Amino acid sequence: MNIENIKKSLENVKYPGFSKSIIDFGFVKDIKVEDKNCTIYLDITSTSKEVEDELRREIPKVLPNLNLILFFNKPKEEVQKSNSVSGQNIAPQIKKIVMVSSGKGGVGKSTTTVNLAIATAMQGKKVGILDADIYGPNIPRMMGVNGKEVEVVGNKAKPLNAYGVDIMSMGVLMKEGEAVIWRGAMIMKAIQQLLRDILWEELDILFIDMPPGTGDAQLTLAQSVPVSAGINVTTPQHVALDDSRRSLDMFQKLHIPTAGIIENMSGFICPNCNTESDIFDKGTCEELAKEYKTQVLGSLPIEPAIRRGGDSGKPIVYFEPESITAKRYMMAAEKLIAMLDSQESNDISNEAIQPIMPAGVSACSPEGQKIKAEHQAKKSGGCGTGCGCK
Ligand SMILES: Nc1ncnc2c1ncn2[C@@H]1O[C@H](COP(=O)(O)OP(=O)(O)OP(=O)(O)O)[C@@H](O)[C@H]1O
Repeated sequence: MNIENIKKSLENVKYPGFSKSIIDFGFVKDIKVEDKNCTIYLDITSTSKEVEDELRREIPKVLPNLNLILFFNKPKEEVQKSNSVSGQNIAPQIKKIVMVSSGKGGVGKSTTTVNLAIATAMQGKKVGILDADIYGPNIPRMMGVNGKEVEVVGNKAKPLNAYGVDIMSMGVLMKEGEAVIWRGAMIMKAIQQLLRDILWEELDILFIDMPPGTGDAQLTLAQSVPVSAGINVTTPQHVALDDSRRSLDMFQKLHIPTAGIIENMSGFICPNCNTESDIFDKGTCEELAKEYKTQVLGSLPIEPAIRRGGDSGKPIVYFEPESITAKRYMMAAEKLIAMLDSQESNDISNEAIQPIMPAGVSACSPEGQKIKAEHQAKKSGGCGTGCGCK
């Protein structure tokens, strides 16, 4: 069969979902024939696997007597992004923002943030922690910087630093024990100030320790900061997993790529014999991870040394690096770094997912929606007035 005959046969293959053929669309870029061997190069416009699969089924039907090799050139699949829209870049020096979240309080979210951030810094990354848990900002205590004076340069504050990690928290800026009863918009404003008015250096990763839950404040906050990855912290009991689902659903709704789940308090390591016993049904997070097409970043046992490390400001990952627990945090950090690095090859930088909302404006509010629409119009070359010129 010569190339012309092959092309004629391919005219009978419709591009999936259309009435025109792959030849009419100009998707067949090259054909090479040698005896019964034929290689066809196709450039298609869809990233969908189903489209490629259907063409792989249909093309051999019209060329039954040839040994076919099909090469598909497809556009890169679009990677999920936080639904913050590109625009005003309030913290361009921060490459990746990682949100640490939990469905409910007390599951070890702050403990995880601290140890994971230090583990990431120990693997050579420039790391910061922003303590956005306005209701219980305990990162300063856990990092051993409680009560330390913040240095102010001009009208901006310098982050504190401990164990190779930059730290800023409402806990540092508020008086100790000051109760905060804030609503979403105020939290959002505070977060934006903590990003804008703090002299963050160039960071590879900024971990944000979120308030627990998925209430209004949580959603507003999640929509207002650019997020490259979300980590869900949970304990393995089924009751806790129900809350966890809400948190993972929130990531999905907001198009935050889920880096994985940390199963905290998953078993008990006996300080005397070093054996691990199951208390809260450890391992249930694997099922949850499968359900949400993500991974378990690590399973951390209940260990007195973890709590002591938190209370004394001497995190276990730094002070007992040879312990089983420290090694699990290091492994979790490795998995997170690998996930973030894989995004790099897809060109998803913080710059591409910066928020555009001015402080105090919710991305979901009518005003927020208007700002988003204008911004998108400007990006695509329109005048931004909504007149429909683009
Ligand atoms: N794996 C663990 N083993 C032992 N104690 C732990 C472990 N994880 C956390 N803790 C302890 O449990 C308590 C609650 O942890 P943490 O403050 O990290 O939880 P949280 O989810 O951030 O809570 P909040 O909702 O108040 O912000 C702390 O005293 C901490 O030291």
